[in-house]
Amino acid sequence: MKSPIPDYLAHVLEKARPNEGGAAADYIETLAKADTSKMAVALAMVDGNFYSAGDDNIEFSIQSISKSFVYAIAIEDAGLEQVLKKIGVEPSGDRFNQLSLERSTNRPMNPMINAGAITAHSLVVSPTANLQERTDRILKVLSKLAGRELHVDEEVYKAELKDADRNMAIGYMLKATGIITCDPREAVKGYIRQCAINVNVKDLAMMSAVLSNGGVHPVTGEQIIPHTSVRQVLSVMTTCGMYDAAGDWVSNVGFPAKSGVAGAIMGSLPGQVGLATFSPKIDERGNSVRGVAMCEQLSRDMGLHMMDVSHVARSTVQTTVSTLVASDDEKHGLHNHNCGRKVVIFKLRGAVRFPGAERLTRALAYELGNPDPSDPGSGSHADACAIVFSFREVFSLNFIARRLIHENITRLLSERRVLAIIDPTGVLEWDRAKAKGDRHPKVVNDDTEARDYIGGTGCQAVSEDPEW
Ligand SMILES: NC(=O)CC[C@H](N)C(=O)O
Repeated sequence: MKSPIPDYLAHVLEKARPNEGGAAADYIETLAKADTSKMAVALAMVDGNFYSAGDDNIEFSIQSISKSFVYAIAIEDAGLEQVLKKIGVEPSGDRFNQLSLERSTNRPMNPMINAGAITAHSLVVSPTANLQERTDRILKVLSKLAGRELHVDEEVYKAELKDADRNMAIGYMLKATGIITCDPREAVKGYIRQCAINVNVKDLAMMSAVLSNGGVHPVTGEQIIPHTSVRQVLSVMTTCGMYDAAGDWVSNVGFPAKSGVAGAIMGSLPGQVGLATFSPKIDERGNSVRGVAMCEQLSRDMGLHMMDVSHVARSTVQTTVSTLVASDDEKHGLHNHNCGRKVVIFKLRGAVRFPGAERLTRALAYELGNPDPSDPGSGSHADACAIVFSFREVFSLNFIARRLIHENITRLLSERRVLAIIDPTGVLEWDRAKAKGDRHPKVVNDDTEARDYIGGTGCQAVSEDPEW
């Protein structure tokens, strides 16, 4: 079976594509020349599994999205207390490049606008470090987060430096008020270099998944950002990450996010997923027009709004797969479902949301899909005669989990497989009248009924395992 998730992401892209609003950032020459037809979206689960669609290998400069990570590095290098003395955490309601400081303290309002980001940059390594040392440190951390070596795009760097008057003005303002103590030109140059680091949507989704995963890299298992810094960064992204659109963003989309003027948006839902979108045309606030549309859609469809408390998780989700060999299939005469001799059982447990349903989907696609020659474990049950889903220990399914599982069921049935679902409390809500197509699974109350059903189809299962 092929996972429906990439198809869904491709659908999200196509839905946003007709939106021709906005324009590529024009104050940085290289960005003004961007191919505005390019679009991509990527999703990284907190266990490192990945999905993407569109131009997912196209590289672009990270721009302001770097601010989230450099803030985390500044906290690590200077300590949170020192960072809070220099940079506030209040949404400014101003444009990202506003020359503004908090009245009472002279601090930049937050680390997501340029004034705060230049200050955060100046705290990386130490206030006396030079540009090279800070850039190396930032590149090293960002590369670790992305899981590959990242580089500065020198063309973007030079183009932005050529017209950096506004950022230079911000640098001098910070120096004059004593917020930064180093040479303001160095701080601004370093900040512009950090913004010119190239990434693609897959990098950003993975970097964001590290935040979603409490600072631990989903693939390497390394704690790259301390847990407490992650909370700080995600909080500030929530209130300030989309600049003067922050309020709209939180109410419509509802997950911490950061945008950049090259057209990317990175979003991070704590404990669940990291995601990224790319489309170069931005609105007057500096946020990608199609990116905002895609994030709104993803949030709605996948139930990603963090303030949505309709489902409270009671326990974790586990998927287990066991294989049974059907008995005596000759005697029972297997018929017409392309049957091999196997019955494969997938169990779910707990309050299942998108990540739980995704795990099931992944296991189905992996176990029952076509074998991939480079991965000997894949497709090992592609010849399964019958499938059992056991939801006996499922407390609840949220709407996206249910929808994804329904889609999996439809796909399995279209492959002419026999499907029994043990669902004594009815969490699946399979409605024959509303289901796509005319094939249906057999929904049963316990494993005896499931065995009887499967046996009746000629694909008899015998199991030593008392519990399905
Ligand atoms: N919003 C952004 O991405 C701005 C970053 C850009 N380098 C600037 O300082 O203007």
